[in-house]
Amino acid sequence: MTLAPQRLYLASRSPRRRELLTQIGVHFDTLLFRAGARADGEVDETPLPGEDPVTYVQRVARAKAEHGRRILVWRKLQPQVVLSADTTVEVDGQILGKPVDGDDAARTLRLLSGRAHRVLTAVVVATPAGQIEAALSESRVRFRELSDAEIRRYVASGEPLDKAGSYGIQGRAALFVAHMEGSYTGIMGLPLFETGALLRKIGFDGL
Ligand SMILES: Cc1cn([C@H]2C[C@H](O)[C@@H](COP(=O)(O)OP(=O)(O)OP(=O)(O)O)O2)c(=O)[nH]c1=O
Repeated sequence: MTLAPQRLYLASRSPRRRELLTQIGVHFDTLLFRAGARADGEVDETPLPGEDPVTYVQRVARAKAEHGRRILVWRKLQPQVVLSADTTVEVDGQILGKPVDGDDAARTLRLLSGRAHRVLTAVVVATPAGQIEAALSESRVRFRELSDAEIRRYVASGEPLDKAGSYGIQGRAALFVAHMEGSYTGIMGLPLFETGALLRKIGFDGL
């Protein structure tokens, strides 16, 4: 008799995270948070005053996993491993999350133009027994100089709007990235190497 591979719950509404998890052959169901506010114990993604970016990204990723576990209980779903992540961009100690609108995206892109920034992604796995493990992926990305016209066109494409730092390396912003070091999948929102290591650590047998 062959046993079905173990599944997990991905606590995320990010299409990139779904794609990336599919890439490594993990079987999962998506725990869809409501768009916009995460009602019912929502995860507040506002940085705390003076919070440094590493602490921030780890706190939010963990809060998403904990929220995911609560959803399992509320919906009376079968206990399973919950996986969550959070991505943020940092420049000069400033946390750059998703833009609030097109003007905000254009401002962020002007700030990133012609220089390097950091992309941090924290991943968290939580087991039904309450074990919680976390990993951090840190990458450095350097943009070439961007012209105002280019920034305008990019913002008009709509691509920046749901992305930390107002860009997607996997999309048109590939044209901006002069250099990167770290984890390409981490920049996209789910560092696969670190995710695999976490899943092995908790004994997940669906890899
Ligand atoms: C820098 C960068 C970010 N991003 C995305 C990844 C994340 O989806 C998003 C950062 O927002 P997050 O708050 O990390 O995630 P999310 O709100 O999209 O999804 P979740 O439901 O899991 O909270 O930015 C890219 O897709 N490409 C990039 O190059």
